[in-house]
Amino acid sequence: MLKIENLTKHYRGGNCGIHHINLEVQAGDIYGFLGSNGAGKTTTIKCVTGIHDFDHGEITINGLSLKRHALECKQVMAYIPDNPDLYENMSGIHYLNFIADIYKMNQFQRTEEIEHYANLFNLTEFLGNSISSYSHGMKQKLAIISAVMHHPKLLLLDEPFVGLDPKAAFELKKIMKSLVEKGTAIFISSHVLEVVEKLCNKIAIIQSGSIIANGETELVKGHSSLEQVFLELTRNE
Ligand SMILES: Nc1ncnc2c1ncn2[C@@H]1O[C@H](COP(=O)(O)OP(=O)(O)OP(=O)(O)O)[C@@H](O)[C@H]1O
Repeated sequence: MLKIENLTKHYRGGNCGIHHINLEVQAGDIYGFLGSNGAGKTTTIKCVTGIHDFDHGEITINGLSLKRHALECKQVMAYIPDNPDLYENMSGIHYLNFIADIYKMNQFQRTEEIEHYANLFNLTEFLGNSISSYSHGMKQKLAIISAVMHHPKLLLLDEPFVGLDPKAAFELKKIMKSLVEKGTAIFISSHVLEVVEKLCNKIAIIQSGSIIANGETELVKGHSSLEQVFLELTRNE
């Protein structure tokens, strides 16, 4: 579903964000993306969303090149950024309908999905309020609903658990498991190693812009905990 080949992006000023990244996320995968602060996780994810241009390499989504078929690629993906920058002047429900329009969801579908997820995240009574009045966690919940309600084939999540209360974090993990059962491919960056270890069937670890470990979670961590393996691999930072 997502193939990243030889992806390289330099920021202006010579800062090499990421170099020669190779990854493949298949339908049914929850693929964890780990790395210390500044390692290159957000840069990689932003290249996949099309937010960042890149210098070399190829990104293919659902068999189509992101560079040549940007619109078709964006139609099948959803992205939850590390900081939910939403349209503050809209109400929650206005925002969700706006996203539902973009993804061409019919009235029945959107009503059902919004009702379901808003109840799950205890957001129903606040949907009529302006987003500017929401807490960080409420904005994060709204961003999650907007990303999952149209059942994307590829879901990209950048640090999605930050700011979520325990129930919302639990519900998000359930949603991810349910989406992959229906064939979605999930690529998720997180610093919460205990969650990644339990949730992700595959992981990649990035250090200073390069992948240093990659594959099935069980194989990457062997008999150790993911925390031990991560600390060992990144000890010379
Ligand atoms: N807009 C930018 N301009 C210049 N350099 C940038 C920019 N964004 C990121 N970088 C640099 O690229 C490198 C990778 O940053 P990135 O944000 O991808 O890391 P990250 O792994 O997501 O980190 P964190 O865990 O702290 O979110 C860092 O050296 C960072 O300083």
